[in-house]
Amino acid sequence: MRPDKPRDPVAGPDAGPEPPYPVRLSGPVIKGFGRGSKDLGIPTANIPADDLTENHPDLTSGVYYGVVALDPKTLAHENGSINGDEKSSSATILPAVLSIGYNPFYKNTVRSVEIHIMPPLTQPSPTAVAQPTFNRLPDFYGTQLNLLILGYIRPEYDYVSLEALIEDIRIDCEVARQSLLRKAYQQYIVDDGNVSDNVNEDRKWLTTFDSGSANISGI
Ligand SMILES: Cc1cc2nc3c(=O)[nH]c(=O)nc-3n(C[C@H](O)[C@H](O)[C@H](O)COP(=O)(O)O)c2cc1C
Ligand SMILES: Nc1ncnc2c1ncn2[C@@H]1O[C@H](COP(=O)(O)OP(=O)(O)O)[C@@H](O)[C@H]1O
Ligand SMILES: [Mg+2]
Repeated sequence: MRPDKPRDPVAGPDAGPEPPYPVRLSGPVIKGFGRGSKDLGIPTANIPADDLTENHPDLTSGVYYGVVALDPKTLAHENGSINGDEKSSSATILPAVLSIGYNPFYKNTVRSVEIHIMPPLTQPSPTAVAQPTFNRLPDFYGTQLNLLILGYIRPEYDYVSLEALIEDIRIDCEVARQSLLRKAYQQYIVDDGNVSDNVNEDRKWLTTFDSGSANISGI
């Protein structure tokens, strides 16, 4: 059960991700149990756990923050707005908060990787208030998703109620946002012209999809 104590406003070192982060995960967006939107009002894009199992077997279950990009080639035409300009073929890097594990509140028997994509950091946060609204985009099932995990927030817990789970995820969104707003993390989203080779490589990886070339556009 969740410990009854206040949450830290940020997670991870201010100087930037420390090993094993950044962790790269990819996969097509698949169907989950259909609870994210329906029960919680918080959509999560689920990707298969295979990449995690094969390439990062030691990554513990829990809640993490990071950045994502969606393949513009496989986004349905009407969903072009996710990547900004409808006609654009470039992928936008967006902030994200995610859960890896068995969702103890629901007692799942299979491990899931679920990503909630947040609005650009330049927009006001819809979860900074007691009555939050969570970011909702047009559905993008089947789209290839690249995820760069930049830090760990907390373990997964069971909760006394659905409301308590939703409130903790609301706080996760705020912790992720505040963590990503730090200079060393923001450069994964926006190229300020001063990024290191490593960050540049990660940004390139994020926005490159199978046959495509790197197309980076900031937010
Ligand atoms: C940031 C974040 C934190 C979460 N933390 C927990 C948690 O501590 N315990 C839990 O049981 N589920 C947690 N979840 C998972 C939700 O229960 C999950 O999103 C929901 O069951 C939807 O699943 P679905 O995609 O299969 O529909 C979290 C989800 C997110 C996005
Ligand atoms: N902000 C968002 N973050 C993640 N997925 C979103 C978002 N907005 C809309 N979606 C869509 O909603 C779907 C997830 O909804 P959810 O209720 O969790 O269903 P499922 O159980 O199938 O994962 C995603 O696969 C995606 O197509
Ligand atoms: Mg989901």
